[in-house]
Amino acid sequence: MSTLQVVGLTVRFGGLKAVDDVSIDVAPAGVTGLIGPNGAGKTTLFNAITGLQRPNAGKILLDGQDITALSPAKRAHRGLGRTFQRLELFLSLSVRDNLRVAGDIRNANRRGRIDVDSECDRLLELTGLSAVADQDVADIPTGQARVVEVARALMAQPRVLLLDEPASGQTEHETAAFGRLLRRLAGDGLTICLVEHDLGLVMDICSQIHVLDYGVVLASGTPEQVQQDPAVIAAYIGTAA
Ligand SMILES: Nc1ncnc2c1ncn2[C@@H]1O[C@H](COP(=O)(O)OP(=O)(O)OP(=O)(O)O)[C@@H](O)[C@H]1O
Repeated sequence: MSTLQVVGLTVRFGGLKAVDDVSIDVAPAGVTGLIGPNGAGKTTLFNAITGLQRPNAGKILLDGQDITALSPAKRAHRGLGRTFQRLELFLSLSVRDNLRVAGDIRNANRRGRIDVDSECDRLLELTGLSAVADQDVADIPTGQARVVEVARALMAQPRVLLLDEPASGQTEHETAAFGRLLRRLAGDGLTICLVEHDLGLVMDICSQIHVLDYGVVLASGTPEQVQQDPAVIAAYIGTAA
């Protein structure tokens, strides 16, 4: 069974259908890609999945249970985590303190406390951030700040993590390391849904990809399948033109 299922989801802004009858599945313990040209509806879909945007129609199932009516906080308690396209970090706090705040919030809101300090240490090590742990986020490069966002999201111990353009601002070297990190997290059982414009990264680490364009699903399949799909090729060439 898919960990996350979106069924017939529609989000309208006035006359615009930003998400138009979208149905997608996100398989457990792997990386599923969500790609498409600018304005295709990817962020709106993430917002609807996490509860920041109320859909006009359709439903969202987490482990088979309908979460469409739940608040963003309740969805988070059920294991749904996300990062944002525009970084949402505390710039004047250190990398470690950004993680610590997330751990404290998690402990305040959910049963079963975690040891915040040891979990910070574990995640800083896992994500390769130990060397910058005591620097303010404002003083580290954007590419590394993207990793801090992921580490901070992991402090809430999500089972499903939605990543919105996490590699933007990263160098090629940083993106390669980031790809390895996502593979490792998926290997450890995390379900990841990745919105990303770096198609090299997407094709490299995703087992399934859904392609959106003008709010509709153009294609779904393996990286090989979607790369050969004429509708996908046309949408991307249309974008580049
Ligand atoms: N709050 C809003 N009010 C009105 N229109 C919106 C709103 N949010 C998004 N849109 C429109 O909905 C469409 C989908 O936008 P969305 O940001 O979801 O696309 P996207 O695929 O994430 O794009 P990008 O890759 O550029 O981030 C766009 O036409 C956008 O202008």
